[in-house]
Amino acid sequence: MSSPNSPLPVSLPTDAELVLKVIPMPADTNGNGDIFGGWVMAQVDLAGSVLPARIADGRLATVAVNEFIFKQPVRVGDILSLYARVTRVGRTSITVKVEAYTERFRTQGQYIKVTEASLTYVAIDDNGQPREIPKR
Ligand SMILES: CC(=O)SCCNC(=O)CCNC(=O)[C@H](O)C(C)(C)COP(=O)(O)OP(=O)(O)OC[C@H]1O[C@@H](n2cnc3c(N)ncnc32)[C@H](O)[C@@H]1OP(=O)(O)O
Repeated sequence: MSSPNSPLPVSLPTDAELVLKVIPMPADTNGNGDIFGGWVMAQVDLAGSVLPARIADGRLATVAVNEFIFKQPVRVGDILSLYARVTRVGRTSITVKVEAYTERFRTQGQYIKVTEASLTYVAIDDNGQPREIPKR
């Protein structure tokens, strides 16, 4: 049920790919009873790696979280949908924008944007050193 202070539902992005859906559990909460920011960051890091893994064709490491915005809290029982879009492919690195939308437990089908982030991943070789992104 939405309250007068609830953010308005938004449309899902059409220029990004759904790369992960996940439901937080009570063990993922902080002292406020909302979902712990570190848990959200871990999901965003995983979601952000999906498209670079496809392009890099091998091991990756997260080198930078360029931006991370927590717009709204995530709650136990929400369904979190993470969308990703590649914004830059460099010589050895790939930068991705990730947006997370939640469906509240009692208002499924209505999406609220909770988080957006930009992360950079580096393709690495067996020794953990940067390697060139394969040409397509
Ligand atoms: C599996 C995981 O994700 S583990 C999560 C935690 N991540 C890690 O443990 C990774 C630890 N870091 C590392 O091992 C190293 O920093 C590496 C291998 C990722 C990169 O090695 P470096 O010697 O720093 O690489 P280098 O300086 O050559 O930069 C490599 C690329 O990263 C980019 N890069 C480096 N630092 C940054 C930064 N702060 N922000 C954005 N891009 C960056 C560079 O621009 C370059 O991209 P390009 O080749 O496309 O132009």
